[in-house]
Amino acid sequence: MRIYVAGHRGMVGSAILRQLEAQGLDELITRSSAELDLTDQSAVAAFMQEVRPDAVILAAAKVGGILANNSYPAQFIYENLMMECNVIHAAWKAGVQKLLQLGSSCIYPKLAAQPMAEDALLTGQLEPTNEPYAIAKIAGIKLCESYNRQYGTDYRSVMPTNLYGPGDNFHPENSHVLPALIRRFHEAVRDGQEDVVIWGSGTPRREFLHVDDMAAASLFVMGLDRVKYSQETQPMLSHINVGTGIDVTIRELAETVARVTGFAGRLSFDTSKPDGTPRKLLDVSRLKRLGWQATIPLETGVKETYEWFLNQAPDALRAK
Ligand SMILES: NC(=O)C1=CN([C@@H]2O[C@H](COP(=O)(O)OP(=O)(O)OC[C@H]3O[C@@H](n4cnc5c(N)ncnc54)[C@H](OP(=O)(O)O)[C@@H]3O)[C@@H](O)[C@H]2O)C=CC1
Ligand SMILES: C[C@H]1O[C@H](OP(=O)(O)OP(=O)(O)OC[C@H]2O[C@@H](n3cnc4c(=O)[nH]c(N)nc43)[C@H](O)[C@@H]2O)[C@@H](O)[C@@H](O)C1=O
Repeated sequence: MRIYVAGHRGMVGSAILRQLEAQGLDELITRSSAELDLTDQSAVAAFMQEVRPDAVILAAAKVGGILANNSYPAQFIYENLMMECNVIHAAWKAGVQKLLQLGSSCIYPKLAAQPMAEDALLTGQLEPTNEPYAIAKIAGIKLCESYNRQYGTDYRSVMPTNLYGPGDNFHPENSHVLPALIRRFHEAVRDGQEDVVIWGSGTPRREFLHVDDMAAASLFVMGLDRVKYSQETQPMLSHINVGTGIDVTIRELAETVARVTGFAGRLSFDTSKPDGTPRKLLDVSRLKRLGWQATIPLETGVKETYEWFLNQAPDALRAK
């Protein structure tokens, strides 16, 4: 099968590429954003007509943590909407039958009952700090559902919880919490600092899934051939949560990262920074019933990611 992996240089895209390459069953097609800007409708249309892949995995997006989302709302909604519309429409025009796109757990209401099941979608107000991004991700789900209903395609959406692992974004301001803390604690140990500042109150709870588990779940959902799309299965397969089903407080996460990096100083909490959603634990029972569950425990994953950071991350990343 000829599979186009959009976003193959990203944390998730590169993990999916690694697993597909290890299987050795498919011809893999990739383009960097410099080679193909997915917000450019005509460029995407021309590419898809020329390449005509058998399947598409859309792991490209404008991605960032709570501060990035809160600082660049126009880019988060525009770029993600454009990438989804361009790739999904051009895939359909080129006769692509199978597509998988990645949404996010932030699509669910800020105060949804926990754990959040797939049918909690559109039942309440979204978290303001990432509402533009969430709206774009909800639009992605509805795009796939609508093309399936009108054109008979088999376009699926997976909703990842917070992800981490090799290839993550460790930017001090724009990254997600786990890579941000790995870098900050690493630098504190390197520079002999006594204190590390954690954003917010430390009380929000988050669920963290290793990117290799996410890649495996993505290929599992993509390969669910035995569950064909139909009016009956559509609601079940509209979007599927992917997570561990276990969450921790941000304070507990910081204590884990301190242990892994060897930091023995003090944690302080900067409550001028936003907490965001108080909790967003996913109900992962639907995917479990379909036959998949996560395998990498958090502390093991954090240790492995820190090793990657120490050995693989570009030197500039570890520069002062
Ligand atoms: N990280 C997380 O915690 C979570 C991520 N997700 C979702 O998972 C998916 C992957 O996220 P993640 O791997 O973390 O993201 P990354 O930021 O690591 O990778 C995103 C990729 O998208 C590509 N991209 C961005 N803009 C464009 C563009 N205009 N044209 C072409 N390519 C573009 C980039 O390509 P290039 O490198 O070539 O510039 C980049 O490699 C996204 O859909 C994200 O919303 C969902 C929940 C949590
Ligand atoms: C995946 C998910 O990711 C985002 O939502 P988020 O989970 O709120 O994002 P986050 O990982 O940035 O923060 C989680 C919690 O952690 C606290 N926190 C402490 N210290 C740091 C810190 O140093 N950096 C960051 N980023 N957060 C910190 C922070 O205050 C918050 O309480 C959106 O992209 C959303 O759209 C989405 O999809």
